Amino acid sequence: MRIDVVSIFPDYLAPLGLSLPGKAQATGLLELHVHDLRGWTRDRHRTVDDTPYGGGAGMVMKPEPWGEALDELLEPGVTLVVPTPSGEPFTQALARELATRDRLLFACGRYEGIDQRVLDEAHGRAEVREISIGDYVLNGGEVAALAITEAVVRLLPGFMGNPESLVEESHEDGLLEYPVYTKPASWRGREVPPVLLSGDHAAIAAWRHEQAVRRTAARRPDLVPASVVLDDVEVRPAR
Ligand SMILES: Oc1ccccc1-c1ccno1
Repeated sequence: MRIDVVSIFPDYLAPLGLSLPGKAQATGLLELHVHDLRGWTRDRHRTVDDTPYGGGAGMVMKPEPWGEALDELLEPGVTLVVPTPSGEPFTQALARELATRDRLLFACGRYEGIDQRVLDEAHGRAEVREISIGDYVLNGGEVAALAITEAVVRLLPGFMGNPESLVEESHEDGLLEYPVYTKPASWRGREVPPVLLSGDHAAIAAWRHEQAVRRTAARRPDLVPASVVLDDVEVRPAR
């Protein structure tokens, strides 16, 4: 997979050279290119924003630099990913979908956003996914690009040392992950659940599933499949 990121703060993406993405680049699984949007400006002040038509606070990112950046980078077969608070929710399912793409191009907006005409034009020639990583407001798309990249890249075949570890993660089966324990068996008077020391793999699997369902019902009732009924778990109604 090749990932390109365009930002006015390219150094923000430096962590992508570390840990998992860094390893993937070293093994050739990932090709990463970070670009400074100002490289596509034409004026001496390298202007990327201006006041919004219709008035209002803040600044809007000008279409010209983005248009030229996408002319160069949004080649056939590239999926444009635009982090935005108004995007579709980023989920593990969406991460799996994006992991099937050959190339991703992240457009990291700042200020009040990117001139809509840039996105409208891009829709006409590429797959464009406007994505939100949560219901809160950031100062720009860079943090979202980091999060989406990590969630996607770790799903690439050959990426994780042990692909088995991907199977039982939170959200992989639609549920939150069960609680985990390691040595020592007793810590500050707290014991590891005995079933985990029993060696009874069927009982361990059953306990882990029930714990995952209970945790999901308590913390994310919106994720609990309708088929699951738990008598003694307080399920707070989805807000
Ligand atoms: O709040 C933002 C500002 C710019 C780009 C993206 C975001 C955002 C917020 C949540 N997900 O993405």
